[in-house]
Amino acid sequence: MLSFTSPPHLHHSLHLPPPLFFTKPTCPSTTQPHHHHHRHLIRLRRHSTIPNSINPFQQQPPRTLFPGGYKRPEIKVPNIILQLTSQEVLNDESVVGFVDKAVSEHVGIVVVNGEGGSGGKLYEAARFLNSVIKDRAFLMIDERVDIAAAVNASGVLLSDQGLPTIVARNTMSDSRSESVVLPIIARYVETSNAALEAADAEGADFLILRLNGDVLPEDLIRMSLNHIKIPIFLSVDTFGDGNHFDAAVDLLKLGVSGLVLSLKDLKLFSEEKMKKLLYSVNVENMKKEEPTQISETFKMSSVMNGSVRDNTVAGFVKLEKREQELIETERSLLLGVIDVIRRAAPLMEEVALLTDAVSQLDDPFLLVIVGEFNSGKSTVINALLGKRFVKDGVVPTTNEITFLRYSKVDSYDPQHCERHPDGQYSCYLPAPILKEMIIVDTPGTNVILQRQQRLTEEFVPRADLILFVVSADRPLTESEVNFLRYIQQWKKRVIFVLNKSDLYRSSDELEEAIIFIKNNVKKLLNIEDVLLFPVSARSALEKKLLASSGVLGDSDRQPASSQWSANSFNKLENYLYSFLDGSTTTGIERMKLKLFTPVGIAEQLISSCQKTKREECQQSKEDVVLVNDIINSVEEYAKTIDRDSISWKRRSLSLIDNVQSRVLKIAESTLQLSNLDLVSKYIFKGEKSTPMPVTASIQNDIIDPAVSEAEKLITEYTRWLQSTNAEKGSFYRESLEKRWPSFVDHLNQNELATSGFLLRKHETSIKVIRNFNAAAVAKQFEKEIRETFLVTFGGLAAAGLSASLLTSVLPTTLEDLLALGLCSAGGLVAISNFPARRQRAIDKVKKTAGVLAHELEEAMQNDLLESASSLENYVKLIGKPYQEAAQDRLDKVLGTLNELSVVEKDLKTLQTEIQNLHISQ
Ligand SMILES: Nc1nc2c(ncn2[C@@H]2O[C@H](COP(=O)(O)OP(=O)(O)OP(=O)(O)O)[C@@H](O)[C@H]2O)c(=O)[nH]1
Repeated sequence: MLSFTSPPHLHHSLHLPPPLFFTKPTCPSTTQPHHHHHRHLIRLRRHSTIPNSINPFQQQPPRTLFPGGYKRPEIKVPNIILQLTSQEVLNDESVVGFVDKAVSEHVGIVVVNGEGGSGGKLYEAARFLNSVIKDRAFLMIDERVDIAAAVNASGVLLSDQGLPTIVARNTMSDSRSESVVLPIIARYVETSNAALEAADAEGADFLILRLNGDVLPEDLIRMSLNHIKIPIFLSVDTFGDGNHFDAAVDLLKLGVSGLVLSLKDLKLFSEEKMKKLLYSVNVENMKKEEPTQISETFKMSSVMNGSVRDNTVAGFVKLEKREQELIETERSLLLGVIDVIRRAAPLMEEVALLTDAVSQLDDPFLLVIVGEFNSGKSTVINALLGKRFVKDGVVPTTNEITFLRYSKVDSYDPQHCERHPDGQYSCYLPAPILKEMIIVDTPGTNVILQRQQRLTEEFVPRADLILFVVSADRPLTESEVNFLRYIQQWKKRVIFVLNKSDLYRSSDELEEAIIFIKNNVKKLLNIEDVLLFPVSARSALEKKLLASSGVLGDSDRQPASSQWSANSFNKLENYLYSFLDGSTTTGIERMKLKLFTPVGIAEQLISSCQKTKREECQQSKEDVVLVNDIINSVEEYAKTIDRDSISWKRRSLSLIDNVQSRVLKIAESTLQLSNLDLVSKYIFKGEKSTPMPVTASIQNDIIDPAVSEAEKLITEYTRWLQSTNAEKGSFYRESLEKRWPSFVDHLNQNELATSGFLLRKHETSIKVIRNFNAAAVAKQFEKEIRETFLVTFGGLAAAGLSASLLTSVLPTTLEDLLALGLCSAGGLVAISNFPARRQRAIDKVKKTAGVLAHELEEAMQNDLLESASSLENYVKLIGKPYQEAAQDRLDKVLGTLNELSVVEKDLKTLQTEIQNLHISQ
C-alpha cells in the first residue's frame, strides 16, 4: 500500500501554477505553467492520429521522423517466407506453437491463403495469426485485400491475375490511415516478363517467383535478378529433401532474396540446416561486398551488419526488441530520476509510485477498471474474462486493488490469489485476455469508505489505460466528474463503458445517454473523440457462460436485445484485443502508453520537486541577500553611533570650556595692577612661598571638580559605548538567530570566541582625563601670574608704590596705566608691558584648555571608532557561518535544480523516442 497523507489532494500539490517570485534574484523559472498541459495534449490528440500523450510539451511533433510522415517497412534479406493455409491454422493446434517459434527464429514473413475456402475462415485464421505473430514478422494475406485490411495485416500478396498493385496499395493505405507504416504489396510471377512488369510498372514491393517442376530454370532466375531491383523470393514445390536443400543454397547464392516454404517444407528444414542456409548466403554476399537485392523499399540490414549467427532472429526490425531496449533505457533513466528526487525531496512519498511503476516496467499492460460503486465493474471484468471469477468467483473482494494476471490452465494451481504485504491482491486466472494485459480491479469510487476511493485514486497514475465504467441508471454523476478531473491530471488515456445499457427502453434513450456522456466528457477533458462503448456486461457475461457450457447452440434463438448486447460488448473486446497486437496502431499505442506511464509519473514528480525547489532557491537567494544586508548594515551603524556621540563630546567640551572661562575670569581679575597689594606678598616672596590663594582656589574649586566630573562623564561615555555595542551585538545575533534558528546550535561555540569583541573596553579618552594633571596646571598658572607681576614691577622699588592709593583712584587697567604714567615716569615702560604679559597668561590658559579639549575629543572619537570596529568584527564573525550556510544552501538547491532539469531533459528525449517507437532506428 502506498501511503499518502492526503492523496485526494495530491494533484493540488502537483498542479499549482508556479509561484510568483520577487523579481530581484532569479532562480530558474518554469518554462511553461503546468495547467496548460492537458489542454495541449488533448488538442494534439485531436489532430494527430498518433496519440500524443507521450510528449505534451512538444507543440506538434512530427508524425514520424520521416518527411512524408510514413515509414517504409524494413526487411532483412535473405529471408524465409512461411506459407500457410487457413485450414492449417484453424484445424491444427500445433501450428500455433510452430509459427510462434518460426517467427522468433528465421521466418520474416508469413503468408496465409484461403485455398478457395470461405473468406470468413481466412479472416479468422489471419486474425489468429496476427495475434500470434505480433510484430515479429509481417503477416500478408493471399489475394484478399479486404481481409488484409480488416485484420490489419502488413500487406497482401497478389497473383498474376489479381488486383493491380496500385489498387491494392490504395485500398490498404486507406484502411490503415492511422498507421505510419506503409502496406506491403507483393506479387506472384511466373515469367520474367511478368516479373519486370510487376516490379517496374506496378511498383510491387517484392516478388515471388513461382516455379513448377523439378528443374530450376536458372536462366530465368538470373535474368530476373539482373533486371529487377526489388527482392525476389523463390517458391519451389518441394525443398525438403537433401538435394533440394543444396539447390536452395545455390539459389540464394545466386542472389535470390529468400525462399517461400510451406509448413511441411519448413518442418523438414532442421534448425541446423536453416542456419547453414542463411549463413552461407550471408558469407557469400559479404564476400561480394555489395548488397544484393536492395531496393528502395527494403533495406538490407543483416547482410551488412553481421551474420545470422549472432542475430538468431531473422526477419525484421523488431518492434518488441525496440520496446525492450526502450524499457531498459527508461529503467536506468528513471532509477536516476528516483535518486535525484529522493535527494531533492526526501519527504515526497509519491516517489513510491515511480519505484513501483519502474519495477513493473516489464509487466504486461495495466488495464485499470474504475467506476463508481455498483456500476458493474465486476460484471464487466467477468464478461471480459469469460467467467465469473470476480466477486462471486475466486476473487474475494474488490475492497482492495486487485491485479488479475494470467496463469496457464495446465499449471499446478490455475486459479489462486495472493495477498501482498502492501494490501494489494494478485490473482492468477486462466483467462486468455490476461496473457497480454493485467486487468486491475479497483474499489468503487463514491463509497462511504473514503479509504477505498483513495486506494483507487492512488492507483490511477500507475494505469496504462483506464476503463471507466459508467452505469446507465446514473450516467456521469458529479463524483464521477470529479474523479475524471483527477484522472485527467495524470494525463491518462480513458475509454468509457456505458454499462447496463439494457436498462434503456429504447435505442433513442440509449443514444441520448451516449450523447450526453460524450458531450460532457468532451468538455471536461477537452478532447474531440470520446471512446464510449455502450454494453450490457451482464448479458454479455451470461451469453459467454452459456456458450462455454455448450447449452447455446444457435444464436438465432437469442432474443434480439441480447444479440445487440453481445455485439456491443464485442466491440469493446475487439478494441481491447487490438491492443494486444503490436503490429497494429493500437498495439503500438499500447506499448507507448505502457512506456509512458512511468514517464508521466516521473514528470509530475519532477515538476512538483522543481516547484518546491524553485521556492527554496528563491528563499535561499533572499537569505543570502538578507544575511549580507544585515552584516553590511553594521557599517551604517558606525554612522549613527557617530551622530549619537556628538552630545557626549559636546558635554565634555563644554565642561572644558566652562573650566577655561572660569579660570580666565580669575586670571583676569587677578592680573590687575590694583591687585598688586593682594598678590605682592606672594609674588615678591618668590616661588617657595605658599601658593597664592587664587591658584589654590583654581585647583580646588575649579579644576579638580571639573576633572572628576570629566572622569565621570567619560566613564559614562565609555560605558555607553560598551553597552550600545553589547546591545547592538546581541541585536544582530538575535536577528540572525531568529531568522535562521537552525544554525544557532552549531554557532554556540563561536559565541565564546566572538563575544570578546563586545566586552572590550575603550579607554583612550579616560586616560586623557586621568593623565591631566590639575596640580601642574594650577602651578603653571600661578607661575604665569607671578611672572606677569614680576616682569612688570621687576626691579622697581615697588614698596614705595601705594597700591591702595592707586586702587582707589584707578579702578581699570587703562586708568592703571594712566595713573602709573602720571605717578612714575620711570616705571612707565615696565608698566606698559603689563597688559601684554597679562594677555600672554590668558592665552596660555586658553591654550592649555584647547589642547585638552582637542586631546579629549580625539580620544573620544578613537574610542568610538574602535568600538564600532569591534562591533563590526563581532557581527562579521557571527554572521559568517550564516552567510556560508545560506550560500551553501543556495548552491545546493541550485545544484539540485540543475540535476532536475537534466533528468527532465533526458525524460523529454526518452518521450520522443517512445513517440517514435514505431520507427526503427
Ligand atoms: N441491468 C444490468 N445490471 C447489471 C449489469 N451489469 C451489472 N449489473 C448489476 O449491477 C450490480 C452491480 O454489479 P457489480 O458488477 O457487482 O458492480 P461493481 O461496480 O463491481 O460493484 P462494487 O464492487 O460494489 O463497486 C449487480 O447487481 C449486477 O447484477 C448490466 O449490464 N445490466
